Amino acid sequence: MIYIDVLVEYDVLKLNRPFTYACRQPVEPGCRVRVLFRNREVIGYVTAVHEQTHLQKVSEVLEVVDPKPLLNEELSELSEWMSHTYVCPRISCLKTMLPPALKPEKTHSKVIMEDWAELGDPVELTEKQRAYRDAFEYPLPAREFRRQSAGLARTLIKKGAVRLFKKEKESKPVMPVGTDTNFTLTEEQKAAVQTIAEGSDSLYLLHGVTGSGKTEVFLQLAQKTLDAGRQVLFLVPEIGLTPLMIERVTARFGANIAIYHSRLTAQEKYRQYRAVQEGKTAIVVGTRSAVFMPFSKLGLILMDEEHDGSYKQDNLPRYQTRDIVRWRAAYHTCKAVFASATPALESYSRALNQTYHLVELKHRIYQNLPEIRLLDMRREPRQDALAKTLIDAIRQRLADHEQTILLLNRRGYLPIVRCAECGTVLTCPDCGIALTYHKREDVLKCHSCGRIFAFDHICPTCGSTHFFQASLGTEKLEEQVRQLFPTASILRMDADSTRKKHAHEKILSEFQAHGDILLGTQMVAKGLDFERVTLVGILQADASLARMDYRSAETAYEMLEQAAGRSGRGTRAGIVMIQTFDPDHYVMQAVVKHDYQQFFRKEMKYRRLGVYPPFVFLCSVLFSAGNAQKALQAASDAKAFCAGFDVIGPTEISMRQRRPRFRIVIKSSSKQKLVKMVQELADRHQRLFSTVSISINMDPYMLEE
Ligand SMILES: Nc1ncnc2c1ncn2[C@@H]1O[C@H](COP(=O)(O)OP(=O)(O)OP(=O)(O)O)[C@@H](O)[C@H]1O
Ligand SMILES: [Zn+2]
Repeated sequence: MIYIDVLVEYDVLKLNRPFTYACRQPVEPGCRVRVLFRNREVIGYVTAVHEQTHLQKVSEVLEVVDPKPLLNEELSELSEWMSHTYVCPRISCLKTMLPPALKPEKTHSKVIMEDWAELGDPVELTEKQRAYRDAFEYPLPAREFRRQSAGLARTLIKKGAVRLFKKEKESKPVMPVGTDTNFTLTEEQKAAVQTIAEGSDSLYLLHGVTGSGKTEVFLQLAQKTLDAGRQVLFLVPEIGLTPLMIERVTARFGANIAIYHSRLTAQEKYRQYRAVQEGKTAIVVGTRSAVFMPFSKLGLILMDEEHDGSYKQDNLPRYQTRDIVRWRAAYHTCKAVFASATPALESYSRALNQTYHLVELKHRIYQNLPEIRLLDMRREPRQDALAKTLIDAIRQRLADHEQTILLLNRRGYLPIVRCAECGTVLTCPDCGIALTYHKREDVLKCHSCGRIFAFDHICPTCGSTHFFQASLGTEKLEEQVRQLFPTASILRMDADSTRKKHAHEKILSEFQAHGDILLGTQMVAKGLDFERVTLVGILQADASLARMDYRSAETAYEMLEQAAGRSGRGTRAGIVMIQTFDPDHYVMQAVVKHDYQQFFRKEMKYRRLGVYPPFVFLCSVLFSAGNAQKALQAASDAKAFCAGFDVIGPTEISMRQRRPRFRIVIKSSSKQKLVKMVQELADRHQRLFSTVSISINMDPYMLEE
């Protein structure tokens, strides 16, 4: 009998305390076991094995799930580091790191197995049987072996001439393959490749304006790494960018790459994971979670659009992919390249203080950066949501067979449903925030919790049937644009139109083939590279500035500059029109000149004044309970406990599932001190306020509202 320490997930708060179980079978740390915990069957993760225990009563493991440890030493260490740095349970890190079929949880999806047939013993057979046996090449899926004659197949198996065995079902995601482009690198690109490939530094920030050919720099660096016999990890932001990037990478390196993103099925993810583990793939293209792939000879990490918000996971463990990249690059002593036209302020500061080696691409490949026109909506004549100037420009594009992209960063039809008689705004009873009307489905949706409500078009307060029609989402914009340009081919891309599996690819390839206008949320601002797009129109450009968050100006600048970057990427010059009510705002003024540095300097002044990152580190801590008083008390206690730290709040924010929430934000110029403080805080909270839930967000991307 051996004794094992097992981590189980049962309460986010009880950080990392393993429980002891007895086990009759040999088992190694890193394997999953099925155990009874408080009378419930759960899947746990073995952290240590002992010969003895001083405990009186230990229960026995029900089943050892894995014959071999799931994670290698590196990833196991990484999970400990994450648990420490993000102040979260190690089991939540393990769950995030592993593909669904290997997650240590009760409801994990199972690896799908299938029957295969192989040659068995030389036994006596009739001529017919022999002929059937010899008609195949073994091994093969049993399904195919049986196809011709189920009867003969059965007999052969029964006689032992052919044997069945179980094999993991293959499941390969569809890989879009593009055509390869073999460019001669521009001088700038050449210099960038050389600096990075030959430099002695390990971390690089590639700051290249939109359309400067960063992808080609990536591909050349990847090639050098593959030639040296090492593996490449190529990270891209969530979903929107993946198909295009995968096309370019497969075009260059063939199908021998693994892809990994949230839209794969569990079995596909599992097979891709295994392929990397078994050393069968040298290059992985994937979104955030691909950063945990089990590489053994990692030689290069490329992180495209490093500023993107999707690199921060917003549920447990709330990690920032950039941190994991740095950790793994150090572990493998390999290089990492963070790339963007609009680097995160944190990253650009790191480049200025030489933590990252700054490499710049200042010119576009073909044209200059597009001209930007600010349309002052206080004066511009308009028709519906569009300025006349923009409408004329679209009309011109239609005549010239050029394409237009329109960005409006709100989905749905009416983002706010307000009664025209009494002013009531329809809100989500669980979250307290405004509901969005979706016309096609004729329902109200909460964009925070996802709940859907039937809508009878009657105000619940006064019974009126009149609602203000002034607010605007992409669904309504599409309707207006169709009315304005009835013969144009119009496509919409937002979270609603891309829910189905290959919807993204479909919309983008239709736009490529015959589209005139592509409209959508920030999805259309990212990574798209269509050479016939010569006009980008941005509606409600000020909306994101209105948010009361320390990062709103940064995200607004990013979105505008990235969206602008879609125009004029080919040989035809492009133009960008931004509809704004605040053309003098420093974000608008920097965007007009495509001047990242100007924006950076201005914004850093505000950050310094307000004491915000990158000058300090933040940790946001939320307290929620059925009763507001209790949550507030826990939050106030936490604030008092953080003596010596600058703490903002408690601030009441929107509810979740009808539970009031209070937020405090702790600041410190030392990450180490901050982590230690938050760990102590979490311990104390657990002892004193066990009925109040706590949620810790280290380095929040945006402050929860
Ligand atoms: N050396 C080159 N010669 C000719 N064309 C090139 C060269 N390098 C890249 N291109 C083309 O230029 C276009 C822009 O390149 P790419 O998409 O890599 O830009 P990017 O820097 O990633 O831009 P963004 O940040 O906007 O995504 C692409 O269509 C690419 O095929
Ligand atoms: Zn809600």
